[in-house]
Amino acid sequence: MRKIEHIGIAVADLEKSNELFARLLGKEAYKSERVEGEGVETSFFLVGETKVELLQATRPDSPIAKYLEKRNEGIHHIAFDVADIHLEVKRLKDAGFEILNETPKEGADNKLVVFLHPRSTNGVLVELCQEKNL
Ligand SMILES: CC[C@@H](C(=O)O)C(=O)SCCNC(=O)CCNC(=O)[C@H](O)C(C)(C)COP(=O)(O)OP(=O)(O)OC[C@H]1O[C@@H](n2cnc3c(N)ncnc32)[C@H](O)[C@@H]1OP(=O)(O)O
Ligand SMILES: [Co+2]
Repeated sequence: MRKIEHIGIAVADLEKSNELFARLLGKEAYKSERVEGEGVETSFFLVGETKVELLQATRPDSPIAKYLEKRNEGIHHIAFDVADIHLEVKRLKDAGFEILNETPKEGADNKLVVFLHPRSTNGVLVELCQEKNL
């Protein structure tokens, strides 16, 4: 794993949170993107080499809607940048981690993504990200 690619934060109202994080970070979000497969609307802020990803649910069965119901707003996942997502999935599977989707799926911001179940990672939902056009 090469660096923390982003920190995902579950929010109830993306517009309000965009304003809050713009005030907090002293800069505007550089993009917004809807990812239908995950049932989320996102926005991204760049902080050095790392991003903050705000996530609002777009439908009731979205993982973000379920998370907000159970835990309220807050840090939802940590995402690591990887060079070869297939190799990394194999390495982590062999090491005993629970992979939620072995076939990488479409993420936001031009990424392929894989998630690890939080019960195998000390209660932290982990996302692996690989740039799509490598
Ligand atoms: C924008 C696209 C992409 C990107 O490019 O960056 C994204 O970031 S998408 C982000 C949203 N998508 C996902 O989160 C996909 C992966 N998540 C899942 O598959 C599920 O959310 C889950 C982690 C498997 C949990 O689903 P489920 O088992 O249906 O939910 P429960 O509510 O029943 O929870 C079971 C258990 O797990 C705990 N939990 C749930 N979410 C988290 C979390 N984010 N971090 C830590 N723990 C989490 C939940 O509290 C339950 O625990 P117990 O109550 O102790 O059983
Ligand atoms: Co993410």
